[in-house]
Amino acid sequence: MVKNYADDSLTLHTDAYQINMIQTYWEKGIHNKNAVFEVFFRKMPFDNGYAVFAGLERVIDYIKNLKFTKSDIEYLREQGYPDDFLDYLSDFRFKGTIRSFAEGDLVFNNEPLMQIEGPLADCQIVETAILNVINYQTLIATKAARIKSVVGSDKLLEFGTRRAQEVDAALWGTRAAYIGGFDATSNVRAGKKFGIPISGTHAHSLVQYYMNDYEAFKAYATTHHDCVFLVDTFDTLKSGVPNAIKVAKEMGNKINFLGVRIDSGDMAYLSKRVREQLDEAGFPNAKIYASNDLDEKTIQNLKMQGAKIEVWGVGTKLITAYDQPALGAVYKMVSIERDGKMVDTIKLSNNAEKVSTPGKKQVWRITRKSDGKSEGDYVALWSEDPREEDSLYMFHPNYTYINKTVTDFEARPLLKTIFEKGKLVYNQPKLDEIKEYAKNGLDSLWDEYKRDLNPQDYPVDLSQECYDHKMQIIQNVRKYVSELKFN
Ligand SMILES: Nc1ncnc2c1ncn2[C@@H]1O[C@H](COP(=O)(O)OP(=O)(O)OP(=O)(O)O)[C@@H](O)[C@H]1O
Ligand SMILES: O=P(O)(O)OC[C@H]1O[C@H](OP(=O)(O)OP(=O)(O)O)[C@H](O)[C@@H]1O
Ligand SMILES: O=C(O)c1cccnc1
Repeated sequence: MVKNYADDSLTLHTDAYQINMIQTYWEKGIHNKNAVFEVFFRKMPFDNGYAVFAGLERVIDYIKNLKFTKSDIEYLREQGYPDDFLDYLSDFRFKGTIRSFAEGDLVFNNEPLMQIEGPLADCQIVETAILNVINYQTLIATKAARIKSVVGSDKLLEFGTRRAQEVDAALWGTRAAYIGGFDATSNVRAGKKFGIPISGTHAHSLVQYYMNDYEAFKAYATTHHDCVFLVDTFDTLKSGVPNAIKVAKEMGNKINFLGVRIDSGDMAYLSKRVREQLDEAGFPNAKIYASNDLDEKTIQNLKMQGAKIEVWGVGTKLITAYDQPALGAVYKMVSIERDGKMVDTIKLSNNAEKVSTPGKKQVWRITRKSDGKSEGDYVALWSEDPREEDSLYMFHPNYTYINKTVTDFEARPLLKTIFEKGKLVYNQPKLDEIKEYAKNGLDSLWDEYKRDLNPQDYPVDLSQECYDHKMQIIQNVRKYVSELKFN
């Protein structure tokens, strides 16, 4: 049976190993050592050329409310954690600094999306929840943007709640989909909470109740002004559409006949015939809605076939990120205080792409002054400022022969301060502003990075200083390992 607590919180929404490590840090007296962690993902989701950052709103809310409640502490006591450690946790408040991309920003692999700096314990406790939120919401916003990229000016409705991985995913996934380019959602609670426009037609059950299209549509039309009739329950062309037309004609101005929805069958063929039927009946403005396991591939294909669909309802394949269920963002320590000084740290791997980049960094978006188009992202150590340079040498961090020198550029820092030593200092834009911001970001990205199949790799380059620093640390670690002796 589920236990409900009046003071339930997300603070224990973390992995047990975080609490265990914090206990170690606390008992060893190192929990307040200054640390820097960064969040990044290694591979572009859906092999897309860009990703759309989302999740910050929920992270802000989580951090603001981060404290161990009475029942959290009691639960941890039952698990055997010692009283003095629990006293420390009872007084815990997040005291760190968080820097992050803004929601709606385009983001790319191998660049820090968020940076968490502060007492080691504070940085550690938030890892799991931050990754949980950012991984999912960024994935869904990106999938939504991919779908948006193929529909042009058609409308996109989010229909995923019933198929989502549970309640929170449906709710926050809807918000992410809206940021990525969807126009409305069927989820009423998402409408209430976030102000996303809600939209809906009706289900087959309405028609099944009446056992005929005409009576069902008539019943709906006499109880609603805006009407979209679902026409495929029995026979789209022979019954659904003719009955929708009949009801629309009978009701005249009493209803706003928005269109009909097709949910099965060959949607290219059907939509063309349905369009003819609606036009011939004098309803050229009634739109054809379609749903049924749609995603960017089926939509693109249907458009290629000349389908006459103008409103697309997308559920399962969007909300579950069907073709790539995880973004894979990770949270790595890049710097730690030792003997009063910050020491940059690395995680090595035989796979070059898995080697982390040490040091606290800033991401700079480099654009051409002439037309505002992006040249790439430039990941530099915190102490550097490319705005002071006349030219920038940008090179691929693994294939250094891929390089260019950029002049007449603008450099915009992308990690903005959200929390400063525990205090919220960021004004989160409104959801519609975030959506618009994402759209503008995509408009200024080259088409080569936007195509949905085999896009060009967007350059995410390290500054020379950052690169040299990484190489030096790799050498230091290698030397340390080679000199180890066990007897
Ligand atoms: N003309 C088309 N070209 C490409 N894909 C299509 C076309 N028409 C429909 N689809 C897609 O094909 C998939 C399966 O359609 P299918 O006709 O098998 O299912 P269905 O019509 O729902 O079947 P059922 O009638 O049993 O419900 C769906 O994802 C649908 O979006
Ligand atoms: O296919 P998706 O992209 O996931 O979109 C959501 C689906 O949910 C509904 O079907 P469902 O069979 O659940 O209910 P219905 O009786 O209203 O058709 C709707 O008709 C869509 O087909
Ligand atoms: O409004 C609709 O047509 C709808 C809503 C949720 C799922 N499928 C369809």
